Amino acid sequence: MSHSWGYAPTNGPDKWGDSFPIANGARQSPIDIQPAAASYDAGLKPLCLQYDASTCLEILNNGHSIQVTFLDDSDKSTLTNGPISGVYRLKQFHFHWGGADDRGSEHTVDGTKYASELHLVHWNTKYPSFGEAASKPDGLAVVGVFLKIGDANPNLQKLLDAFDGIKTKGTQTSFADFDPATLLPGSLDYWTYDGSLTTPPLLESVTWIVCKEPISVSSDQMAKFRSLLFSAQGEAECCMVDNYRPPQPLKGRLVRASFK
Ligand SMILES: N/C(=N\S(N)(=O)=O)N1CCCC1
Ligand SMILES: [Zn+2]
Repeated sequence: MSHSWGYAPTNGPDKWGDSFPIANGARQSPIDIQPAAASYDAGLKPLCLQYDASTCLEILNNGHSIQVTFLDDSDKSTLTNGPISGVYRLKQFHFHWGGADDRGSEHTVDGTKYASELHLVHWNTKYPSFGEAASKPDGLAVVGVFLKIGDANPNLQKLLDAFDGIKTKGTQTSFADFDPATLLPGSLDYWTYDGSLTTPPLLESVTWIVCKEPISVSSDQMAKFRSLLFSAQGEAECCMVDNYRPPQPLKGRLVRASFK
């Protein structure tokens, strides 16, 4: 793929394997989660997500999604326990969403698509950096949270209000004092499996932790996500929608559940 990857017919998920052959690898993400086929594991610990709002740095439009980036030079914002061992630091969170309310999540549950999916990306501090960790089979842990159409979510509003300043690819603004824990559901019951980044370079380094309980988002709030652009200033406008990879083959992997 000579041009950069994206989500259009010419450079989207069906084309990624041309430049990133791991796209057809043994542990690709996302997947369709089938709760009846998941195995309850009593040994799985509860998730421990401890975030410090003061580590929040900026919000940016990277041309694929909107991303909130965190200072990760200390253990102030971490993921511990759950299916992982050791300490994983929060690097960033971002979203995937659809062009309409009937689609947008990357993981699905018995084929059900949600309107959006939040990804909180953490890296294993046994490695010296995010970049190093991203190339290791136990390097990353991503917590996925589904966004289900319903009541407006007040905890999303500060994010949405920042979108006017990052409409186009490559724009960013400072974004301080945001606690990502406000975006977590009430229950932290989860499914977990070994997978990959869901965008190029599709590295098979992610322990996926997908929360069973969604958070709410209103249709109007989703419309705000869809007002963002894939395109840069001065380019033909291309709405940032359908920035999700569809489910990939399970290839014999076990999905474990932290709950009965
Ligand atoms: N694809 C990704 N995260 S995701 N969608 O798998 O959570 N990333 C690419 C670079 C940093 C995170
Ligand atoms: Zn993602």
